[in-house]
Amino acid sequence: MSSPKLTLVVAVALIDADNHILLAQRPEGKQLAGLWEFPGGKVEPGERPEETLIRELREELGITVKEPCLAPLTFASHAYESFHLLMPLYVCRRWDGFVQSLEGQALKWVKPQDLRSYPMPPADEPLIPFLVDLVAI
Ligand SMILES: Nc1nc2c([nH]c(=O)n2[C@H]2C[C@H](O)[C@@H](COP(=O)(O)OP(=O)(O)OP(=O)(O)O)O2)c(=O)[nH]1
Repeated sequence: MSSPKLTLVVAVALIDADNHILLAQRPEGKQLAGLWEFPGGKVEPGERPEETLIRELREELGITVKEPCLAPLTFASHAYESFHLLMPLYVCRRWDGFVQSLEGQALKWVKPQDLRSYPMPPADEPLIPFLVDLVAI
């Protein structure tokens, strides 16, 4: 039996001074369109996961993040039909620049306890309690 391809995606919960977390809406025409996700993307060959995140945050949101400001929180491991997603989730509270949507995605700053009101990819749902706990501490 062949197992589905393992895909490494990195994502980050950006947390602002009010403890709100940034969600981005997946664009129409893509897999999981319309769902709200954490910024990030696929780790390209030759990249370290942290490099991927720093690149994606610059491309998607126009912000500059330094590697020590990325703290690992937890990970998602989820079997989609055509691939298996392994997705480390980092937390970041410090960046340079202003968050803006450079790739046309809708963005929302959301209180952790409100995350469940935003439909997310199935891989993301188990991550929510980690963020609620983190911000409650
Ligand atoms: N960035 C991000 N991706 C997520 C999350 N949850 C989740 O299941 N994914 C999935 C959706 C995609 O299949 C994959 C992310 O890769 P991507 O952002 O490069 O995906 P894409 O569909 O836009 O890319 P592409 O294949 O068109 O290049 O991981 C999440 O919270 N953030």
